[in-house]
Amino acid sequence: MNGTIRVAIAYHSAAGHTHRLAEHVRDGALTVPGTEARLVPVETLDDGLWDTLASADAIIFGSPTYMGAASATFQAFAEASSAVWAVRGWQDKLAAGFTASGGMSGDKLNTLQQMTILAAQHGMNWVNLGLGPGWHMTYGTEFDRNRLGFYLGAAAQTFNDLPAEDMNPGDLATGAALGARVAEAARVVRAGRLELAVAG
Ligand SMILES: Cc1cc2nc3c(=O)[nH]c(=O)nc-3n(C[C@H](O)[C@H](O)[C@H](O)COP(=O)(O)O)c2cc1C
Repeated sequence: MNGTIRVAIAYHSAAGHTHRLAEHVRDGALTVPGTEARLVPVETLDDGLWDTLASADAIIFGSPTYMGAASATFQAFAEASSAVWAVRGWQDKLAAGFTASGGMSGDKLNTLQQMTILAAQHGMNWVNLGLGPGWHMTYGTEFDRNRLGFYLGAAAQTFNDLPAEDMNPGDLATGAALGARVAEAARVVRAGRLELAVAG
């Protein structure tokens, strides 16, 4: 492997559900050899956060869905990233996204779409979930990966009266699949760039 692949998971979570999903996204990324994956909570926008994201090959965005959109805390991070946008700091990095909310839909798609647009404004390359839909046949179950049938990113449904420990295992496995897919894509991009550099 030609150096460590760095995956940063930039996320907000208030009550812990999105945090637990983020942990599974990280653990999925770590299954890919040569990968370093770090959780980067976006509540505190300090130099350490921006430095970690600057050195990442891939940034995976995560937020709960609040009122049909990314949380205000995540959005504050997105707006603050305009300073990076101004210098094209995340140009050509990989990006992906995940969200959690109480409803099966809960308008989570809008949150993922917000994240794709954020990535596009930065000139990043979006990595989708890459899983077919789960729980869409009579023999499917509510514990299938991608049981909610999303394609843009990973989505989890969280009962508002249950703690993060009781999250659906299929949703957590979906997050892990996203992390692994992004790390693998970052590995391929790194190898391709090195190959092209050698080829001249
Ligand atoms: C202010 C607020 C707005 C919410 N809006 C939605 C929503 O639009 N759709 C939905 O399905 N759930 C909604 N919920 C439920 C949260 O998305 C859900 O509890 C989620 O798991 C919280 O994530 P967290 O534990 O990482 O903070 C909302 C919760 C709050 C507190």
